Amino acid sequence: MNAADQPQLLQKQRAAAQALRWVRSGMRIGLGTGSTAAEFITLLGQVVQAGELRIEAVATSLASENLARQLGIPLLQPRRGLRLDLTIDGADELDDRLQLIKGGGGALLREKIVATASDYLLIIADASKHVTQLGRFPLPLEVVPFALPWVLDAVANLGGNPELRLDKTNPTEPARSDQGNLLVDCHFGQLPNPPELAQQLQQIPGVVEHGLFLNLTRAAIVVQADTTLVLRPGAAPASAADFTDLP
Ligand SMILES: O=C[C@H](O)[C@H](O)[C@H](O)COP(=O)(O)O
Repeated sequence: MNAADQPQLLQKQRAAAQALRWVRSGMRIGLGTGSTAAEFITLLGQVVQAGELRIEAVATSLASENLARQLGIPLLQPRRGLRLDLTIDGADELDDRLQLIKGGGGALLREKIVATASDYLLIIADASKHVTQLGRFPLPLEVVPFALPWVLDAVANLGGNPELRLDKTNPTEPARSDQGNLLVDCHFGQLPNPPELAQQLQQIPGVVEHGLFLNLTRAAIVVQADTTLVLRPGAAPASAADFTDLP
């Protein structure tokens, strides 16, 4: 890790530690994906192993599932009637209204499924993720392979400058989601109207899911250099120190 990444890693760890304070025994927990969520899963695994918390969890990716399994976190599979009490996940960007861009790690579909099956979505993030307006981070789409050329045309018509994501370890091949689908990163620039864009993207056949998470997040923990803030839609930012339970 390069030295410049270290404060960011510490912020992720602080956000994860704060989120863990709000987990109670008996909860069913959704486990997010990505480096921030991995910090949370690691801490959760430690307290589960120590017998301090008794929880069950659903993972939003094979990577998070593997990590949770290694740490001895009891895992559930989706089933009829199953609701989760709390999902804790990272984000690529969040604004003050808790609109999110997610999917930088390719897990947007399962993340949205699990968030929707949860009573409470809590986002944990370092300061770099908090923006005034979404759009600096390219918006990911999960796309059925057969539909790719036409999805690229449709996104280009919307002004999204689409780019097929390539596999990090083998860049001659496209990246694949856990479902075997393709990932397309869309460069729209600033997004003044995320709900309208979400609607337009949903209408493109072959787009399985887009990375805009709107009206799903109940709270976010955003860690800055010396303060940990809790953001909630329609409420003033508050210090995390003011809360002993889910806000
Ligand atoms: O697909 C990945 C997820 O949406 C992640 O939660 C998101 O990319 C943030 O990841 P990280 O915590 O590594 O920045």
